[in-house]
Amino acid sequence: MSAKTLLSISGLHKAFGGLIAVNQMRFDVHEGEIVGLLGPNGSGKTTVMNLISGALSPNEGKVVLAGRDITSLPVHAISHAGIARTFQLVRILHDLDCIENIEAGLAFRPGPLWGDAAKSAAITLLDRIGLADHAHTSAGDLTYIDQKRLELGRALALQPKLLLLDEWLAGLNPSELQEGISLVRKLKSEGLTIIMVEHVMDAIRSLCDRCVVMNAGTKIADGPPETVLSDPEVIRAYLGDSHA
Ligand SMILES: Nc1ncnc2c1ncn2[C@@H]1O[C@H](COP(=O)(O)OP(=O)(O)OP(=O)(O)O)[C@@H](O)[C@H]1O
Repeated sequence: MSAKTLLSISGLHKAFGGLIAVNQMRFDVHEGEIVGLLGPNGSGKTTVMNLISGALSPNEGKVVLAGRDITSLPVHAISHAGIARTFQLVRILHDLDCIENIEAGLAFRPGPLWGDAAKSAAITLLDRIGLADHAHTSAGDLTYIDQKRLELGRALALQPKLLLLDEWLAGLNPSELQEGISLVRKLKSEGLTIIMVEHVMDAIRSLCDRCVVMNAGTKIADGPPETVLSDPEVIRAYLGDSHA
């Protein structure tokens, strides 16, 4: 692959007491790629996302973004370095409207925006994520998919190089799922690099350039979705021995 490496993780190890949640994980993400991080429940995916975003520090190993070692930097420094994320449980400011939610994000990016500049950037961003008609709607009054869009907008307000989506498509009905997939595809077409933890196989197949699969903290596969999803070791990890 000729694209430049944006993120490189190597030898990443995280234990919680006696439980090894992430065991010598390593993978690269190239600029402009969507990489799916897959694996059965409890395999360590969210812990990897937390180690990349700085919510947790590894016991060993390195996280390198665009050639810079960002391992164990505090969350705000990693965010300034160019990584933003969404969470399994949507995090938005329910009592504020959509513009205010985005403005709160814009205040935390490198080169923060305030006042009229923030308002105008917020309106542009709401349009980009399909919320132009809800600028003055309270976040708490939005439908579930629109709350997800707004959380994504708050992450994009930080102008990330790398976006981490943690089950961003979970819980959507079939038509919302297609809308969500289209939005992620649009972000990729704009040049954003994305790691997505996802269980929705249609989304993985249609969006991911590559999938990294974990089982019990360890990487068991890394390759194009069609190859990885038919790998007997991956099928065994998800479904048990009888299906492999
Ligand atoms: N803060 C923590 N303290 C103790 N154990 C933890 C902590 N966070 C995660 N774990 C454990 O580490 C293992 C990996 O958890 P993790 O949430 O990373 O898995 P996951 O693949 O994201 O799972 P899911 O698909 O269910 O979200 C699990 O056994 C989990 O119980």
